[in-house]
This record gives sequence, C-alpha cells and structure tokens, in this order.
Amino acid sequence: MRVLVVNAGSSTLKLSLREGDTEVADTTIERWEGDGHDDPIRDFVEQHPAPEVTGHRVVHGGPRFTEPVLVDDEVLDYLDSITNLAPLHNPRATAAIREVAKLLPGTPAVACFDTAFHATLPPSASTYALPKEWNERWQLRRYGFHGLSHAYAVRRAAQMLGRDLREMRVVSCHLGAGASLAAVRGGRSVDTTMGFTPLAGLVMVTRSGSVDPGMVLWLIQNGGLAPEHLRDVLEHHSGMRGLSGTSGDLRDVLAARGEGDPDAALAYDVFVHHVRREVGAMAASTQGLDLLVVTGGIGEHSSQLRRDMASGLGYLGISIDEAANEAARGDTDISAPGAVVRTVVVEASEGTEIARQAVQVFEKRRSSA
Ligand SMILES: Nc1ncnc2c1ncn2[C@@H]1O[C@H](COP(=O)(O)OP(=O)(O)O)[C@@H](O)[C@H]1O
Ligand SMILES: CC(=O)OP(=O)(O)O
Ligand SMILES: [Mg+2]
Repeated sequence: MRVLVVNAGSSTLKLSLREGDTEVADTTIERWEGDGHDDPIRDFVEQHPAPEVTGHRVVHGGPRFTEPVLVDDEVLDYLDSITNLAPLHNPRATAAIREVAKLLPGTPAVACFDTAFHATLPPSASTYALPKEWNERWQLRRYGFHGLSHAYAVRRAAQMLGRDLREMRVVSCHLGAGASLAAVRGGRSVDTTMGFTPLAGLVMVTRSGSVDPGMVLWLIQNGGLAPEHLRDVLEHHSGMRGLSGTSGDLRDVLAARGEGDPDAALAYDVFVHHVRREVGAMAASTQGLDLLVVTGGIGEHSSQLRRDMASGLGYLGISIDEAANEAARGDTDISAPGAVVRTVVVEASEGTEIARQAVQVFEKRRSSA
C-alpha cells in the first residue's frame, strides 16, 4: 500500500512516500509556515504517484484521541479547538491536513497522535496534584509526547536484539530539538517526562523543560513579565540556547565549549545532568532496566553525549562500548560486552510508525465497509 506521510514538527516539515516497508521518496522542508504562501506539499504531491492513504503526525490529541483516527470535518474542528494545548505544533499539523485534503480530495487521511502512546500511563503517573475539580474541568493531566518516535524506537530496538518488547523494562530517550524520555514496561508507556504540554521535562535545545511553578508565578508577579512574553522565552529562548547565549544546537554548544566558553560548558552540563537524572526517574517507574534506547537528532549523532550520559549511569547497569559508540551510524547496539543493560541507538523514524498506524486504520475501515 502506498502511504503519504506528513510530519509537521515544531521546526521542519517532513514528507515521505512509502510502499510497504520502503521509503520511495522523502523531503524535509526546513522552514514551512503553513500559511499557504509557498507550497512544498503541492510540489511533492504533484511529483509522485498518488497515495492510497495519508498519515499525519498530530502532536496533541487532547483528552479525546488515544488512538489514530480517520480525519473528517468534525475531527478537524475538534483539533482546532485544542490548538492552544500545543501552540508550536498543532496549528501546523491541521494546516498540513487541510492542504493535503485540497490536493488529494477523496484520499483518506489518518491523524496519528504523539500523545496516544502515553494513554496507558497509570493514574499515579498521569495525575497532577491539583484540585480535583480543576483536573476534571480542564482535563489537566500528563499527556506526554514524542509517542510516535518512542513507539517506533522501542519496537525497533527489541527487534534488533531479537527480544520480545513486552518482556523488557525499557527507557526510551528521544533527544532531538524537543526531548523526552519514556518508561516502557510490558510494551506500554508507564511514565514520561513531558506533561500537559511539550514544554515540560528535560532541558531542550530552546525549551526550558520543567522549572519551578513558583518561579513562573514569581516572574509574573515580581518580574512584571506578561504571560505571552514568558511563554515565548520558555519555548524559544531557554534551554541550551538560553544558557549558551547563542545557539542551542548541540553541535554549536559543543564547539563553543571546546573553545573554552564557560556558558556553553554549563549549558552542556545542565543538559546532561537532566538526561541522567530523568533516566534514573524513568528506571524507577519501570522498576529496573533491561534496555536503554537512544534516538532523535542528538541521540543519533552525538557520540559524546551518549558517552557522557552513560558514564553517569553505571549504577543502573548501563555500560557502553567506546569503539562501538564512536563508530555508531544508524541503528547500532553500543552495549559493552556482557553489559547487564543493553544500550541501542535507533535512527528516529516517526514516519514508519505513522505509516503503520495509517495503514491499520485504513484497512479496518475497508474491512468494515
Ligand atoms: N552531529 C550532531 N552532533 C550533535 N548534535 C546534533 C548533531 N546533528 C544534529 N544534532 C542535534 O539534533 C537536533 C535536531 O534533532 P532532530 O531530532 O533532527 O530535530 P526535530 O526534533 O526537529 O525532529 C539539533 O538541534 C542538534 O542539536
Ligand atoms: C512534541 C515535540 O516536542 O516535538 P518536536 O520535538 O518535534 O518539537
Ligand atoms: Mg523530531
């Protein structure tokens, strides 16, 4: 089956065409505003054979969607209504869904949610200790994100090891522009570092990750900061970028650190500290660890980050092979011989998971029609 996969992330737009398990064409648009001014989606669709189904990444499914769903007007209206839950991401996804619907009228579109993978969190992990009425009124809870990436990465890692995912305790690390960890047990997500929004958890490239809520209130009341300004700073000018004072891209941070820049050195140390600390937290939620999976632009490409991360996690049984870590390209087992916990690098492929889900929904519809 031919599937068009549309992944509108916070910064890029990735398009790919898949036939079964093969990616026959793909493109990444670095800047896509989704405002109809330029139309890379049209170009891609016109240059390739028509798909039978389209799969879209939608970051936030809100309280309603815990599984992929066939898109219709009513689903789109609902997604519009929850835009403010993921303002960096969801508007771009709905813009892309509308654009593709115009170009390929009649082709079924399936929305695949980052949040869906974490719908299995137990209440103890998903519940915020706020007034019960608030949680009910606004459906406040830890939703968690990067679920498409985590789902693919843990399945792929288990396959590489020839093991049954359901029999392993896994911590999955998606370290890209956005970063989150997932604790996976019995094949299901039982905890994750992101929360109600993708701003929570780890220190990221430009996002602060979790900060003291009392400090946010203090900044509004005593710092005189307007909420919108604060949001912009926490989303775009914090993380490694805020600390380094220039770029949050780990390549730039490591280069500046190498030249003796103390701000870049601190930015890196803070990033690594939080990754290590949260791996420990996730391993507590899985009650032990058999497999550590590392994915995302940072996880796949920075052997230094993997080395520094692993060097602080020996107490969990994590031990990596130096040479394998340095040489790792694509999907690679970098575990030290005899390591109690396997450490595997997986090339992120949200697209594979989106295509899988889209085909599943499409075939279910066809068999019930
Ligand atoms: N060779 C590299 N070394 C260190 N970091 C890298 C390297 N290549 C990419 N990165 C990091 O990966 C990030 C992008 O991650 P990626 O997962 O591709 O992005 P997105 O989350 O937008 O999909 C960049 O911001 C950069 O920090
Ligand atoms: C959910 C999220 O943070 O996505 P991204 O990493 O693509 O920004
Ligand atoms: Mg990404």
